[in-house]
Amino acid sequence: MNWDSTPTDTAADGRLVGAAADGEDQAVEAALRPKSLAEFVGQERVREQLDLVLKAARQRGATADHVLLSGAPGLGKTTLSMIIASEMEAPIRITSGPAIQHAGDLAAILSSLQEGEVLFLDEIHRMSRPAEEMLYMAMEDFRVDVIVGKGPGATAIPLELPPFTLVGATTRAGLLPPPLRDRFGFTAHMEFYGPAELERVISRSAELLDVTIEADGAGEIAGRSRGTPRIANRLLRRVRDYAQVKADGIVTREIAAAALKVYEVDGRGLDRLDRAVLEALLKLFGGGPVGLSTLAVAVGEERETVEEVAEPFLVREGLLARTPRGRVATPAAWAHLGLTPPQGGGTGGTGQGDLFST
Ligand SMILES: Nc1ncnc2c1ncn2[C@@H]1O[C@H](COP(=O)(O)OP(=O)(O)OP(=O)(O)O)[C@@H](O)[C@H]1O
Repeated sequence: MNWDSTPTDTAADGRLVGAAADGEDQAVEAALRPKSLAEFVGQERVREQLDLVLKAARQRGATADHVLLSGAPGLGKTTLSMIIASEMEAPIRITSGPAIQHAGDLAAILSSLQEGEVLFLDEIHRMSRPAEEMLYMAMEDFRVDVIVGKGPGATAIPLELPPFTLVGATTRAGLLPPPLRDRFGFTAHMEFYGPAELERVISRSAELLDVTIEADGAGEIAGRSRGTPRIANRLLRRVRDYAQVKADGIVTREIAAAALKVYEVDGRGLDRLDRAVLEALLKLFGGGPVGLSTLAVAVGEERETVEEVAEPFLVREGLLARTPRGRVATPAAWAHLGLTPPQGGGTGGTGQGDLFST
């Protein structure tokens, strides 16, 4: 395997329930990654379709079609790209969109690929436009034009490439220009994992990490993992520490719950920041509507932090809604914090949404 850069989607935000990889994740993830499609937990449809694509290519003795994987960070895009390479018994080269700022960067990578090699391009939506255009031709015709010289004297020298499989990964498939999207033979959207699937991810990782875990213990961690294997594995490591220091090392449901209480991750996977946002919305603003700026001031955070770090999960969980008049809590938010909505439905608000809504 050949790493051109570290494949992370966004900078790690330092939260235990953040989906981007942090330093510790990167160190242990290699050991926890499933090595084959059979070992890869969940995503049944994607797995079945990919299995067909790869088997058919193998039977024809051909290089597999280009594959586009979309989905949130930590759902297994990098893992799947490595599985594609190992199922095709091909080497893999890993790079990312932000690492390819010039077409020349891409030309250098492409021209050094071996026949059949898998090129994993993480955050493909963040590649520069000239590199993207070079990629079109490389994907379709296995050829690139290398421009030599500048201005009127510049000439394009065609360079033949060996057939390769591009595996592109993106958190934002909608941001990809259609000509790029259309050049992938197979596109898979990865969904968040259900609790039973996460339980299997956790039990599997526990075995690899030599941690004794009861089924209830894995279930307790799964429910707090926000549908994301990376978070499940991270929570498992923190629970393991607690079980080792405070108990006999065995992860039971009680131990998992006690450990995650210490780390302020609640039964639904909300952390301190998520709960602070919800509490402010409910207790200070009667459930909203309230403008984002006001809400951010109330919790002592930047607007962007509330909007980009806390809100997406609260919205996904159906606890908060973004409306034209401002942020509004749902009945589920009142129930989750054990509070009673004010008479009249709980979203009457303070009227501040009108002043500050965004
Ligand atoms: N289906 C799965 N079964 C078991 N473990 C998984 C699965 N999906 C992901 N994991 C584990 O979760 C961790 C994160 O996965 P991975 O790095 O592949 O995610 P990603 O989608 O590429 O994230 P990013 O977008 O941040 O690069 C890895 O340790 C991997 O082992």
